Amino acid sequence: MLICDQLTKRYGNQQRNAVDALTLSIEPGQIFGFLGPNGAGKSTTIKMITGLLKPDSGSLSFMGYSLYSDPVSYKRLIGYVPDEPLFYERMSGYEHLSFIADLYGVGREERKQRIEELGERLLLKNALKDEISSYSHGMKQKLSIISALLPSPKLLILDEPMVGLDPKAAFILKTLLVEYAGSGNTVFFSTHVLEVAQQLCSSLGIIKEGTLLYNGTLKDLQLRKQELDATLEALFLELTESGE
Ligand SMILES: Nc1ncnc2c1ncn2[C@@H]1O[C@H](COP(=O)(O)OP(=O)(O)OP(=O)(O)O)[C@@H](O)[C@H]1O
Repeated sequence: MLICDQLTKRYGNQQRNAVDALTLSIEPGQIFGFLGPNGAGKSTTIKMITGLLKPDSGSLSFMGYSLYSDPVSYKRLIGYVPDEPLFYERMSGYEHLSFIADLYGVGREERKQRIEELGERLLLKNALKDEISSYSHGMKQKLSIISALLPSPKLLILDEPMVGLDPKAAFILKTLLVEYAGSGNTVFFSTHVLEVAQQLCSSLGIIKEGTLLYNGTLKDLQLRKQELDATLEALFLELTESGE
């Protein structure tokens, strides 16, 4: 289980906390959708969960490993697709993936098999021999997704993963995420595409101005608002505009 306890972060030049006492727990097998308006604190939260940004206070653990007392064991279990992936552009896609496999200690045979399987699945296999500098935005996004999945992480975190993907690739990614969670792993992703969140997520977190406004299922949100047929889009707008 992923446990975020009272996570708080304020950037030096800001008047308020970017993330304020955020507490969440996410069970294995869940697809958790993290939603919120621009500037709500989604990327800041994700960067804290991945260990890229240190919270001012609060704690984080995954499968019993604390990010602070056992960071390597914690990070080994996590795959991350950032909102803006960065690569050594002069490497080929295959060289980049081998580099990631080395970092995570994925053996020769397993990496070959995983790279082939994921490359084929995300329709990038033929381009893996090419330099990353020749890739389109969508191809880089696919490479970032393959990199995150390559070590078979128990927790997959994706920041706006649909951006830049064509409809077919977006469909493939959605199918992959459902399969991945179906095998007992945890998926945590942020998105502004509420139809995708409604379709995929077994639980939701809605954040505004650093504060978690809602955490639970769509069904419970519909019940709470007494609007059983309401779309996630309608409920999201109601919740984030009224702020209750
Ligand atoms: N490096 C930074 N320095 C200063 N302030 C920052 C920095 N990064 C984010 N912020 C501020 O923190 C708050 C939360 O930003 P964050 O990027 O986490 O939001 P977000 O929900 O991911 O937004 P979006 O949907 O627009 O990507 C905003 O007020 C933003 O201005």
